[in-house]
Amino acid sequence: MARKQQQKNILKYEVTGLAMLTASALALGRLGLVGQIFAVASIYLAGSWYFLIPILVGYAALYMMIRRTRFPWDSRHVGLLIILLCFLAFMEMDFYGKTYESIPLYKAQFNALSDLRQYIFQPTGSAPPRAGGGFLGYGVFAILHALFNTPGTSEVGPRLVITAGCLIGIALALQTSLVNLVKRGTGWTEGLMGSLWQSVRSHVNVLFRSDRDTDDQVEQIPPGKSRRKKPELIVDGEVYEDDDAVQGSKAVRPQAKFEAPVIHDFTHRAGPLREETTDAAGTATAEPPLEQMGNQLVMRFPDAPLKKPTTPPQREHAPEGDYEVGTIVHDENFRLPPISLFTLPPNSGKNFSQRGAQANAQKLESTLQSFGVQARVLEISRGPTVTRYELQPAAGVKVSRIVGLTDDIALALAARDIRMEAPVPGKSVIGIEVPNEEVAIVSLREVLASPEFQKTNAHLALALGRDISGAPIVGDLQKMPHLLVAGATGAGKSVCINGIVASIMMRHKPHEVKLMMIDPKMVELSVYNGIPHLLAPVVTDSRKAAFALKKVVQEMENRYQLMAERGARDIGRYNQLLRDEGLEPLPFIVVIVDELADLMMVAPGDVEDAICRIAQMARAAGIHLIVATQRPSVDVITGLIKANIPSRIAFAVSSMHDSRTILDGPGAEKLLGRGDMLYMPVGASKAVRVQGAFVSEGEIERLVKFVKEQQHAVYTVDLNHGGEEETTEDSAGADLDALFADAVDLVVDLGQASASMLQRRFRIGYSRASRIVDQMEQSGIVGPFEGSKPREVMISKEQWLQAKSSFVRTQE
Ligand SMILES: Nc1ncnc2c1ncn2[C@@H]1O[C@H](COP(=O)(O)OP(=O)(O)OP(=O)(O)O)[C@@H](O)[C@H]1O
Repeated sequence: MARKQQQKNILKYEVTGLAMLTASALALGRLGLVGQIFAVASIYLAGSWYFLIPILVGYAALYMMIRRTRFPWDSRHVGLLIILLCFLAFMEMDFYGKTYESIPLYKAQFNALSDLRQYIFQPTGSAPPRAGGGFLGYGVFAILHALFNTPGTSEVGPRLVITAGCLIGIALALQTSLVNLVKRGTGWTEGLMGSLWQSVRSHVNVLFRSDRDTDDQVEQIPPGKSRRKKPELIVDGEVYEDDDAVQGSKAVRPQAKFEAPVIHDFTHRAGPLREETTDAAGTATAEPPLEQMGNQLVMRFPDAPLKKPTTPPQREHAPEGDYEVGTIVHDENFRLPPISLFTLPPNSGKNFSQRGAQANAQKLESTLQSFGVQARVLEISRGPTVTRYELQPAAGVKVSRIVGLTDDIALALAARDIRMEAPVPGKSVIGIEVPNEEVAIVSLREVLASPEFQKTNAHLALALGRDISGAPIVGDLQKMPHLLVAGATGAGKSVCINGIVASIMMRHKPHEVKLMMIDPKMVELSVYNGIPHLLAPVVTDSRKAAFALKKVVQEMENRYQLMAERGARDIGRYNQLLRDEGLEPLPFIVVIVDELADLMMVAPGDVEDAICRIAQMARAAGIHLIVATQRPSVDVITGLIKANIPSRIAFAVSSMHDSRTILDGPGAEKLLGRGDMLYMPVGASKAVRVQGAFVSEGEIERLVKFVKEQQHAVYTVDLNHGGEEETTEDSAGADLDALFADAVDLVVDLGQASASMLQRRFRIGYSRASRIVDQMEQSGIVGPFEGSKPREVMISKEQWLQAKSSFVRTQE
């Protein structure tokens, strides 16, 4: 049916077209009576320019026959019509000024056209009479004359309007900007003629393009542009014609078919964040003093007043060694730090040459071509550190051939080190990452301020940096649930860890997230000593570190027991139950180890054991591990540790072997250092290249000062006695809890012990209750942790009554 209809249409257009063509020919040749009638009609319509009418009718007829469609009144054709009308009006005005003096206009026009008709049909040999623009020209002119003329001004008003109309007609017909038209040529004439020629060509193109093309496609080809375009720069959807793009690539043997790739620039995405800042001098080094920082972007509870410390003062920067142990303080008025503590983003990354990128793309294609590999660069993405050229191999080209040419490509581009990603996840292209001449700093502040971080649902959101497209990368430690950070010295690990800690401190009050920091290098994490988030002072003694990890394991086991008692499967559910009962929920615990290698040297077995136990079980208990090392060798990152820490961040390393140890694949040896990283969260099939967020020591110090001024650290994990040797078992005499004796009375009566039971009975916090249970275990009163079962009571009531006095005396 449809086919039949189509046939009918084709026939209709051809018959109509042929009829119109014949009429045009008859009119032009003034052949016979019919031809003469058409010619006379044309004369009355267009005056001296009567021949234009059959020409235009002929054009329309050809259009219909060839395109097999109705003649469309699109903007180009409307433009042509406007030009025709303006032209005829102008001719009419010219004629009118000289000929019609006192007789009515239409009569003069009629007489003139009659003269013309006579001359054409019976040529007398004299010069043709002037007949103006016919009734079309006369109609337009009469309207303009009535509307825009002031007597005695020689039709200045109508002339102005006709000129404007002509320009509009030209712009529409050529589908181009008049300003560009003038700019493109060296002068008006050249520009105009060039465009006219292109326009004619494109009209011819439109007429004779393949029949299979639809009418819509015809509309999409702008006149003035041939199908093979000259290179354009397309930056995130905006098209710039760039003549220099061609010049810039002159050094390269031009390829016959170079088509300009689309360029994406990360600053387009990062731009608004940078502009939001007003301080032009806001560089990583010039940090504004705290008081001067206006424009605060407080993340939560913005109006809460800043309170003086409420908890008993502790030794600030408490060094390792003895310290008092308390319970977790919940300070309702604690205010989260404002983002203005962080330095404004530096104005880097502006120095990008799109021409250079274009030229590189062309070099890439021609280099591959010289090795007999056909491939095209489709897109270019400029990231903060590297620019990725997305290469599409021609059919039949093996990916391995291109990967094998890595060094040759690096040589051709004079690049330090290039990394290939074959394929780019989610695309059928090979990514070739070439270092930028200038590395743009991604500031922690811009990532913290990004909607991705501010609006994330992640429980423990980490601001990590920006990827190649400029998108902020925000991780969720709860999902990770543990993170391994590795890279050679100076590659950016410490900056990354500082960013992670800062991310946590920006979103969580001290009673919500607790930190345990282990820093045997004694340099990086000491700055955090004294912050209220800490469970214990930063551990710098390697021997104590294993003990600290054991304490975390103990805590984890306690939590499992607590959860089991209430039938909760994880900390989320358990905390909900606690909240329902009006009790304080358990905080998340994040354990940060900065330099695993140092710990593994001292007590490899214990440390590996503890890390693996935490890694395997701690997720449900709300305990997360972040382990960093600069020695990614198999004796440090053992198979067991690796298997249990699924999320990884790799900074630059010196060998592919190291890269494999961290990421199970190559790539990190190609990184450039200074925060350039490969981020592989759990479940990701491939690592993402990210420029890590930069945070300076000064910023961290301001953050630490801000939280310390509000609340002092109250350490809840006792590392005072342990580490050097194994835990001293006779610590019963140490500072037993004031409730110790009462608690033992209770557990002996009940025949079983658990922290949650003590918590409920004595209405004390969880950590105090579990500390009492620990003390009972150390005193031999209760048995060890047994998973979900309550602990067994090891002594009888009589034994306890006998011993009780000595415990109470010790206490006094
Ligand atoms: N994200 C980043 N952006 C810009 N520069 C960075 C970034 N991270 C690190 N750097 C630069 O690299 C230097 C070294 O970084 P960092 O101290 O974090 O290295 P590291 O891997 O911790 O080294 P080490 O193992 O010796 O402690 C920094 O002083 C800084 O100048």
